[in-house]
Amino acid sequence: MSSLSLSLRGAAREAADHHVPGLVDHEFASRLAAQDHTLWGPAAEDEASKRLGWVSLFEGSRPLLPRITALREELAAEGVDRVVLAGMGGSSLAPEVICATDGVELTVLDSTDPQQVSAVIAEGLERTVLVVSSKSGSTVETDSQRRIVQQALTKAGIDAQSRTVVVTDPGSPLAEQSAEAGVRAVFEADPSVGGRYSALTAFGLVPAGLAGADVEALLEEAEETMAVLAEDDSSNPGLQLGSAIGGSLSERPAGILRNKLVITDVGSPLVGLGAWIEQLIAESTGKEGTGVLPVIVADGEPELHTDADDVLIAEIIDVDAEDGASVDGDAADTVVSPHTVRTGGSLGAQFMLWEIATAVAGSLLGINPFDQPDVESAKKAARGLLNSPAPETAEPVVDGAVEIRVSGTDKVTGSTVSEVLGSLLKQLPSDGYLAVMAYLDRIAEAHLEDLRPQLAAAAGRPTTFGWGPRFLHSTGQFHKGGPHVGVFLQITAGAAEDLEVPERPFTLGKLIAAQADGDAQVLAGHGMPVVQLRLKDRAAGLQQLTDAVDSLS
Ligand SMILES: O=P(O)(O)OC[C@H]1O[C@](O)(CO)[C@@H](O)[C@@H]1O
Repeated sequence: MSSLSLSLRGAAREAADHHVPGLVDHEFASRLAAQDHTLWGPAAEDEASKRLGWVSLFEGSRPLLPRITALREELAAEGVDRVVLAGMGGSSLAPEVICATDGVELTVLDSTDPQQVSAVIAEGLERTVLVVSSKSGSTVETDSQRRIVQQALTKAGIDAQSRTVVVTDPGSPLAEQSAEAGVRAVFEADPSVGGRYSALTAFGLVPAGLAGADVEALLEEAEETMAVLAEDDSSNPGLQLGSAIGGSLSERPAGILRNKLVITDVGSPLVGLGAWIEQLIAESTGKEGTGVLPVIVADGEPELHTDADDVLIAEIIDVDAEDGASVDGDAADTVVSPHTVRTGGSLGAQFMLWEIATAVAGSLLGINPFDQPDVESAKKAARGLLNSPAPETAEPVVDGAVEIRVSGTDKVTGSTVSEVLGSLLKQLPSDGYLAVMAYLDRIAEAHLEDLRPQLAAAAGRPTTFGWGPRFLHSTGQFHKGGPHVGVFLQITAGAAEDLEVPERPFTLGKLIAAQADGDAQVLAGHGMPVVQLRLKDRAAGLQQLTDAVDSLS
């Protein structure tokens, strides 16, 4: 069977010991496997009754495999072997991890940054197939990406529809539009599975399979693991992990809210799994003023050395490199934090483990883990700003190539980037976090992520880094729906060349600016401090930001 290891220590072990017996008595695992939609209370019943297909989708997903293989071979015979995936959040994170782990090329277009999108259409169109993935079929980023790539294909003299493959729910606007346009193939997804639980449905399997990943093996690993996760037994790793994550937040004698889950996957062969877990946990739990904030860090960074009361560490390990790691063991002493969960195993096993654990955590937190009510508020604000751009209310502070705007507080002051950053960090509550949100090019400007550990060290608090608008479909839910203890740093920029979105009344540059401003508006409306650094010149502005962060230490 596929390997799966889990070990817990400190508060994680305590929480599991406290909660697992009750979950076993309650037959939580077998009821979840039987798709019992009453497990999260009456308020969640309606949504849960439509969203539990992921616990047993293996039979439903297998028939997709020959179709995917046949299409891949057909495309390869035409010289088409580059897969560009347009899709946000649950519609792109899983295939990204699957392909990165398998070492196959997949170009994920989950951005509205004109510079990043331009780079994707600047080359390789003759060998490109576009996969458009959207469950709702109405996500503005995905629709804009589709229009732009299709137009680029057409301009290159290629029949765009014959190079478009669609994954969507039956009856969605995208399904209708695709049928009319006559795209190469439409894969109807299983509507009983929500976006972030859809790794092993058409959303994960079609793009990854077309790119050449071994998706059959994933289904096998997941099915074998699910047999273990369905057992009403105290050693069930899904119950244990879910209790460790959600259990430290519920009433316990210690009374400590451990609501930051610091994830480190350095050394794990499951490349990028942290980003997939981040969306699953943040969007599923961050609501009604509660939830768990995932914080992805690299090995050896500040948060790993914390003894802060509100932090739990999750280590994703390489089981083959570990001796003696086992389900229900105690984590060995190589970890730096006293409160740790450590897990490893095949990717299919990890997908199932974290999905089950999230469902368990949701139940312990008393929330509905299948909706994302606060994502809509930022979408609505962005739509409003696109339709009628708001006049700037106050003149920004200008420091060199950077315009500085502050909202949500009158306590953040300063006339330089460095002063304003220092002042922002002073607003951090003792249980707070800093969220860095860069609406930039996550490929060409990836080095910006290096500022995260420096900012975390200066803040002395957990610090997340998200690329906009990608994070809006992940930690964005927690920022607004979870406890309002965040302080926010937005980094935005114009692009040297903007991109028209065909047949839409906005450019990509206007869209990404509206997304950043809309999110800032909602966060500030919740009374949380937001600093926006608008880079008038990308290179000069980024250098200035780097210098300002250096000056904080
Ligand atoms: O697949 P869709 O409907 O385009 O949605 C993409 C993402 O947007 C959200 O619906 C909201 O952020 C996510 O849950 C989802 O994964």
